[in-house]
Amino acid sequence: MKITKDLYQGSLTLLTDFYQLTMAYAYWKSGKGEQEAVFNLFFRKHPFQGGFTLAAGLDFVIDYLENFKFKKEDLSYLGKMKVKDGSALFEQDFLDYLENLKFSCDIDAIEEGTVVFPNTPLIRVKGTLIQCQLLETPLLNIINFQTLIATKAARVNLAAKGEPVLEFGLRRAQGIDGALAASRASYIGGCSSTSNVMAGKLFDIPVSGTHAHSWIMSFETELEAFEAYADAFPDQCVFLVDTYDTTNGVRNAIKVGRILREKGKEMLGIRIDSGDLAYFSNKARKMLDEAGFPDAKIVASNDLDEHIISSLKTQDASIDVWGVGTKLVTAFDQPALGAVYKLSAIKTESGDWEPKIKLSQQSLKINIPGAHRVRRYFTKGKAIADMIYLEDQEINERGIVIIDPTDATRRKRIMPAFYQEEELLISIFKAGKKIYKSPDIKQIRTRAQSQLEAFDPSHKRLVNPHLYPVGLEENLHHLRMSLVLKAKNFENGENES
Ligand SMILES: Nc1ncnc2c1ncn2[C@@H]1O[C@H](COP(=O)(O)OP(=O)(O)OP(=O)(O)O)[C@@H](O)[C@H]1O
Ligand SMILES: O=P(O)(O)OC[C@H]1O[C@H](OP(=O)(O)OP(=O)(O)O)[C@H](O)[C@@H]1O
Ligand SMILES: O=C(O)c1cccnc1
Ligand SMILES: [Mg+2]
Repeated sequence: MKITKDLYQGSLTLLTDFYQLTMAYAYWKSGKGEQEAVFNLFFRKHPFQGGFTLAAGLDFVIDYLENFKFKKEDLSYLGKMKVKDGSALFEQDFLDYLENLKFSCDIDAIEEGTVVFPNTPLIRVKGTLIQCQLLETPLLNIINFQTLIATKAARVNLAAKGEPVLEFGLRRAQGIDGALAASRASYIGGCSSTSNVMAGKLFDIPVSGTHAHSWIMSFETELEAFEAYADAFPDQCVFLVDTYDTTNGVRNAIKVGRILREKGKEMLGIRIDSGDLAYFSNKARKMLDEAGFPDAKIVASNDLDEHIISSLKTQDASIDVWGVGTKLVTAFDQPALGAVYKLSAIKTESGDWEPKIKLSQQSLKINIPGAHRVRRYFTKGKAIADMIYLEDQEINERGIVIIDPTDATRRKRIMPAFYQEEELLISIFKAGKKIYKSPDIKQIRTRAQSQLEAFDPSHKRLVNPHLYPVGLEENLHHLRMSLVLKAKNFENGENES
């Protein structure tokens, strides 16, 4: 992918919060800039009150990191920033340091199209404090949005039960970049195509579409409009039947379908974009079948989401293809995922890694210290639990206990010897060098589908899903508890625990 080069003039390095740059300067000034740290990117709660999340955006992150470089224009902009007394905010030596800064972190990440759960590091960054810090905002920006939309798309596609979902969101998406990223994430989440032609070109996504009411309205009659469309595209006719009167629209579609047949062509179907979609799709199905068009597909659109699709399914609507725009690409009912990026370990002067804890009144917000790996256990192809563990921890194959990070009373015993396992965090960059070969987008989409199949339907229910077990390996749990207690004593200046 070449998003950074093609769309953003080669560099997105200033696409960060100002405070990342002021901290970078202060780290540099205090001599801590080259100290190494580990940061984790993770979310705390599934979006849409769901029971799963689908990871997406890693390829954008890789593209961003491969182009990580402060350009001359970036530095000249920073060089002009002033403090109150009119002197430069950043010393020239620091700007020179930034000019020579080469991305050199280790990046481990969970691959796109993987089903993921709260508190699991989706991306782990190991590197100098300055570099780790500068990456916080862009990584969150990319992963939060694409993961959110891929998840929404997966929900919409689950509701459609394997029937094609066409993504129609461009006109309502959050700007240009939001639209492009949403089209990509929607495809990963299971959509069949996008209406966004640029997304098709940039990301190699199938492009498809029908026609608008304006096409029909530009002719004297609906019949003439259908005939003219059939002349232009005899092999791809999906007639929009609801401009004036849906029932009559279906009649006109059948008339033109017959004309096409005389020429050895077959209409593909009709689209209904308003009214009661259950009633009209059933009525249209009956008319099409009786007229000898049992293979003509019925496409439905109009503010659809996973809940309306589910409802239409329970009403036995005769809909074969779903066109979904606004509510998918804007993640209408939950506009942000809320993933965060937190420091979890730092290298001391003696060269040892020191795990770090941040306290919070909300136990949900206390981070998980250390550098981690994530392992998923399977039995007969079904995922049964995920374990987060310290990267240098030996796993006892005869039996382990994993402990819920938000409720230590929830525990699960696992006998690894009886299960298959998959290491989820994969090495992507080593010392700044990419060592991972990105799969193409079709492979990512296929991975998403097989990942979703590996989870019990109870975790994928749209409403009140069953909680999938994700736990800390015992030693990691104990490390976290001991650091919390230590930090609390230290803060209070006394020894109560
Ligand atoms: N049978 C149904 N069951 C549940 N929801 C439905 C059903 N039929 C349509 N809907 C949904 O109800 C909503 C209808 O919205 P609205 O009243 O704005 O549309 P409309 O008036 O039919 O169409 P438009 O305004 O585009 O002409 C849409 O979100 C649509 O997807
Ligand atoms: O409903 P969405 O999921 O966003 O899907 C895209 C919508 O965009 C088009 O019409 P548009 O909404 O522009 O006009 P309309 O409401 O008059 O049909 C299309 O007919 C769909 O209704
Ligand atoms: O091709 C379509 O039918 C389409 C495209 C964008 C928005 N609504 C519908
Ligand atoms: Mg509309």
